[in-house]
Amino acid sequence: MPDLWVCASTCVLGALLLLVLGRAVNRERRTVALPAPPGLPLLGHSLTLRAWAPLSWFRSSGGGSGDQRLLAALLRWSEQYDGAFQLRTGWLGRLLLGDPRVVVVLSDPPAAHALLALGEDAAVKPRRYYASLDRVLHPAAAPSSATAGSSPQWLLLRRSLLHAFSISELRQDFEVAKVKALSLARVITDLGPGVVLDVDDAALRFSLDVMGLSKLGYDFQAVEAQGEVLMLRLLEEVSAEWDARRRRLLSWLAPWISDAAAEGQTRCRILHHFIEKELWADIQARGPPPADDVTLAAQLARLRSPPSRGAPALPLQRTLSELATQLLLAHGPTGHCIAWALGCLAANRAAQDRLVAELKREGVFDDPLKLSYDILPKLSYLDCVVREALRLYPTMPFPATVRTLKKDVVLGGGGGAGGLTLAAGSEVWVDVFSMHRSPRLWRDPNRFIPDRWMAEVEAAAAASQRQPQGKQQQGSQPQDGEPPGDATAEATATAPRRYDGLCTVEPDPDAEGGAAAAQPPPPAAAAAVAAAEPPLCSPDAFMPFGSGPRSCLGQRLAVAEVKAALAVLLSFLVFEPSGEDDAGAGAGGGGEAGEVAQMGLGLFLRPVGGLHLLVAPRKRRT
Ligand code: HEM
Repeated sequence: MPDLWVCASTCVLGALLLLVLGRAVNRERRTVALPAPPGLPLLGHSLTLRAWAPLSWFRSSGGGSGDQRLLAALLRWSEQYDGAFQLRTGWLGRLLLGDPRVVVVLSDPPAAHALLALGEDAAVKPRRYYASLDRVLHPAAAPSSATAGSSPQWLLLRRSLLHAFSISELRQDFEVAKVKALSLARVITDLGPGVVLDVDDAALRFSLDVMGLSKLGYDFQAVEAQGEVLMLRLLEEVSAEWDARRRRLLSWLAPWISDAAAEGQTRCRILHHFIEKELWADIQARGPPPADDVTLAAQLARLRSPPSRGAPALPLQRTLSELATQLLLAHGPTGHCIAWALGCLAANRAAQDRLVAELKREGVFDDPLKLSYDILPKLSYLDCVVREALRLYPTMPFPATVRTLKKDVVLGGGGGAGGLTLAAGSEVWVDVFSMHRSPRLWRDPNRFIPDRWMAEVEAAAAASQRQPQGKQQQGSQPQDGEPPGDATAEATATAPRRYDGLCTVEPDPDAEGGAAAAQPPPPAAAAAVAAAEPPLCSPDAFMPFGSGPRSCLGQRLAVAEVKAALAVLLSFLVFEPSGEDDAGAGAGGGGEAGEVAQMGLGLFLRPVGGLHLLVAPRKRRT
């Protein structure tokens, strides 16, 4: 009898084991359809993903050549595997680093658009990146509108904040940016003729001030400050800390045994203190905001103390987390973008001269005060320059556009005619950098050629001219006159689906949040791949601000800021390479292997050690 029991239980256990193994193999099969480059036996690609120098286990080894090698490897594999492949992490990598089993890397434009268009029921921002961002930005790791999953509270917050980006707000913000840029130009001119300047530092000061003044009503005076700016330093250190934690082996253990990690925690605490006791205290001291004030500060104050009795107030910790996140996400990528653009223009003197000629033609050079938000559509070469700089150096490539799949999905485009089948649980990266540099999608992808955008820019300008007055931008942003904090249609909680650099093109209203949003754009880029020579420009393969319902909230402000900074600075100053940051032959975006500076990959794509240019006052009268 006991033998029978042993036999029966062995059979049951065996069957269970087979079931579990079968499911695992089945799941594996479904993802194995994607090719994978060779990796290490137990670690898979875990080290590659972190651009790691393996010996520095408890410290950040990030930045510089490791990151540049990672970007180069991803680009090489993207080309080899036609824009869709998988990286495996190995069980040791999963155990020590908490990596998911499979990471899928997409740079195929239709598949990437389709992924980012998926709703939260199918694809979410992975908590392992975003919770760690919350942790460095808030003591209780409270989520913000950028890091939380979609929920009624998220929707309320996002809708409310969108009012801060309406057209009339952007017009005012542009004026703030112009005045700050004039101030920056004066500060640089006062340094004397022919100085070597870290334009990355200067641009970060500018973008922090613009964000502070325009959206929070707080002047950090970073542009005018002689020495170090506390807030700027804290934000930099905190994003470095986030990056270090991402790379640290056994990161949960590190704070107890590593000085660097303990230091990082202290820096985070100083930032939390500053946000609560200085910034939020200042906003509160202003009292209830006037009805026509829809800045981020005013909207947060309203959400915190809603006027209608019974409406739930935004918890203090979410308010503080929101403030810190908005500051970080707004100033970092925008500042670095201005720096990369100046680097490209310095290395391409003909492009710089042509931009100055355009500013002269439109009267901006002689009278920079003439520069306004409404004159931007006439500055088409400026638009081309900004797009081209964002193409070569998309300042938020990882992990901004990463999603974890909640269910199996089929994405059109990638993986051949049948589309790409991806299994639930996969982490999917949209590799914007490889997409922007793919020789299959762009002719001369590593060269700075603003003119490649001219046809697209002119078509966008013509489309905006055709719009009846007052109808521009409907569907994506709240219109002027809408009451602050009002519950607008759900569709307004989504940002524009695709980049519209002139800030004046109306997105297709049907595409916003509706069924059409789930469709990938016309596969123009895919068709071009089939052609013998890649096109000079592939607009569908351009997504510096992401795509879909979680695309960048501040993209129009960012573009407006970059344009204001470039137009004003170039009216007063000449930029030339200093030779200090050359990262390869032909540096300056002009040569095949050339970059204007070494790229570092943390939260943002930044020039490692800054971007040093030779700056001289421009001759303004002949
Ligand atoms: C050149 C400058 C900028 C670049 C390249 C950039 C890029 C991005 C990218 C790639 C994303 C992720 C999109 C996705 O997940 O699909 C993002 C999200 C976001 N950005 Fe930006 N950004 C810039 C400037 C700004 C500015 C100025 C602000 C605010 C004032 C801002 C606020 C946000 C927010 C709140 C999100 C989260 C959106 C969400 O998850 O719903 N960004 N940005």
